Amino acid sequence: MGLHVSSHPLVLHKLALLRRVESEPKKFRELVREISQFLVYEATADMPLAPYTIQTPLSTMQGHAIGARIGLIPILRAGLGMVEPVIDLLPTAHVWHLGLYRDHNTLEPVTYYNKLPAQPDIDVCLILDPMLATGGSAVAAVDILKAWGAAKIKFLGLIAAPEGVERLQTAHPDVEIHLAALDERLNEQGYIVPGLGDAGDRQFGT
Ligand SMILES: O=P(O)(O)OC[C@H]1O[C@H](OP(=O)(O)OP(=O)(O)O)[C@H](O)[C@@H]1O
Ligand SMILES: O=c1cc[nH]c(=O)[nH]1
Ligand SMILES: [Mg+2]
Repeated sequence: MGLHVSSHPLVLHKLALLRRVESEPKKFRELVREISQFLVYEATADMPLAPYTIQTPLSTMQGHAIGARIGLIPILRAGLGMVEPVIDLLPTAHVWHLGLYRDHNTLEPVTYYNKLPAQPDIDVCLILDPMLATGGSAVAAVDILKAWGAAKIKFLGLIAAPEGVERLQTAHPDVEIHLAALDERLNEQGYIVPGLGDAGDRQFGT
């Protein structure tokens, strides 16, 4: 429960291109953009609506606006590539960056950037991070957001390992997880297999 893995043909088509070792950073970033838009479309299907009156060229009618204040929480670095495509669709969203990296030896997350304001000023937090591997980074991000006072949190990722999904669901069963794919496993170095390699390196050419 609370786990949504997209089965949309466009997502599967683009995900295959994203994974391919031949996809260079420019192509990779473009595919991250496209898949992120499909994911946020699916992840916002239950957003509350606020009705209001609009005028068409012919008459007045009741229109609808998204009725929730949405916060985007990209996890640096790799989550950066998901911000622009998502905020293009949700232009009033606030963006609060969190800097986390995985220690290469312990695979545990290290927080290096957090400038959340004193009080949460949003109703729904969408965490943006392409990879959910051991789940350490996602759990740390949700811990930070809950300590801040965030009420509703969703995680949007491109690819996850079963180990990461289980860790996040065990620690935070209330957090919905939206993915483009759930892969087979983690390898000994904590990389998702078959995965796509290092999502930060592939976006930024490092
Ligand atoms: O589920 P976990 O085992 O915590 O791994 C997932 C994390 O690893 C990657 O970040 P990374 O540490 O490579 O940092 P980067 O984005 O700066 O490259 C990824 O973007 C996640 O944040
Ligand atoms: O496979 C993985 C695991 C963690 N982070 C990545 O970028 N890729
Ligand atoms: Mg990385």
